[in-house]
Amino acid sequence: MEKTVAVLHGDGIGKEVMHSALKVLRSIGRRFDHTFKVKTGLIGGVAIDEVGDPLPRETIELCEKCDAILLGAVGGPKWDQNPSHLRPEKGLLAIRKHFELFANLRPVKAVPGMVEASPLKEHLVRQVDMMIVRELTGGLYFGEPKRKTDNDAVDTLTYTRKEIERIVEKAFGLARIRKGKVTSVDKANVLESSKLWREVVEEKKVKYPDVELEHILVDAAAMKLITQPSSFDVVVTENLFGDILSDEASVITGSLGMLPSASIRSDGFGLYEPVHGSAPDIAGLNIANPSAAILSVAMMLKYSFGMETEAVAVEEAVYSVYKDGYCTNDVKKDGYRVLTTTEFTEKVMEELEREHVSDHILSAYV
Ligand SMILES: NC(=O)c1ccc[n+]([C@@H]2O[C@H](COP(=O)([O-])OP(=O)(O)OC[C@H]3O[C@@H](n4cnc5c(N)ncnc54)[C@H](O)[C@@H]3O)[C@@H](O)[C@H]2O)c1
Ligand SMILES: CC(C)[C@H](C(=O)O)[C@@H](O)C(=O)O
Ligand SMILES: [Mg+2]
Repeated sequence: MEKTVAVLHGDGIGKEVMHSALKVLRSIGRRFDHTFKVKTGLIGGVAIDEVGDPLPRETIELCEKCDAILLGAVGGPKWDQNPSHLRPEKGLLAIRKHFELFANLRPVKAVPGMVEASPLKEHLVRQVDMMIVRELTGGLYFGEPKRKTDNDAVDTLTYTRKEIERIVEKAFGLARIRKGKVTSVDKANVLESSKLWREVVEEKKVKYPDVELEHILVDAAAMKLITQPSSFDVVVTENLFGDILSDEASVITGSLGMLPSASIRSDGFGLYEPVHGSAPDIAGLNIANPSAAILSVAMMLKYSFGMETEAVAVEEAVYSVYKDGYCTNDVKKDGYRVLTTTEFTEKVMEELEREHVSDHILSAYV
């Protein structure tokens, strides 16, 4: 198969982990005989510096011609004092909105052999396998009016019924092919938008009698995510709650560097990026954990290209590196060898090549 991927490195460790992701994509191409063409574009701080726009028109046009988008991360202290329209984050929000990538899937899984990397007790995290389904193109991020003066500031939390319906449908659909449970997170004891959210969830539930549903208020959800993380399957929530809860959930795996994500449109077109940011504190040191970016490639293979076997191969290769006793600095633990970003990536590629060799041996005997 031939696919063209728009690659937007962005800023800070975004660039470093993207190199890892692309190396792994090339390995997959070699092993499974696919051609992945890569077209690079600018986004974020680097785009502001080069062309004065966090999401240049050329980047949108480039992405429109591709089969999927891979993104590193945007942002950094250099641009923190810029006016809102010239912030790197504006580029990220604009690309999500432009392509109507309303469904942000953020899987959180205990990695075999790595449960001790979590600061939480091992018995709490061992069985964790949840999917946070974050609404990505509505809510406080995009609601109007939005303004700031010296004396007041306004952000607006608005949701239409249609916006809630499509994300809730996505969550129920996923629960049906996973463990059959949806947890809807809201603040229906205070927020009008959450009251509508809860009503829509209840209405949609009727179509999914086989799926268990629970509602939980966001403050209690933040607590339960840490005390009973394995009780969750699919967690569906609005934009800002999902942003906060997914960083919290990364603690279960030991690091933000472990969490990939997929942001998907109704027709399957998607943008794939780690949950983490540009990590200015470790940028340029070649110590970032590339797992999130590499696993985002796996999500792209599965969700946009229908390459399920290839996606599993990537996931297994990453897990094998951990199982073999290697890790990066953010998830270091006793008895493990800490690798640089580049070294860790090479190990993942070796795993993919090793499985490649065994495929050939197998086919020679069959
Ligand atoms: N999707 C995105 O592009 C995205 C997401 C979040 C934050 N940001 C931006 O990134 C910048 C920095 O934000 P922040 O510091 O709050 O969040 P961050 O996610 O960049 O970093 C938070 C902490 O996690 C660590 N970390 C993150 N990814 C890691 C990895 N792969 N390996 C090892 N450690 C990792 C960092 O070193 C840091 O200590 C800000 O400008 C923010 O707006 C961008
Ligand atoms: C950088 C920022 C705009 C972004 C968000 O809030 O959505 C990030 O935190 C994320 O989780 O992707
Ligand atoms: Mg975030």
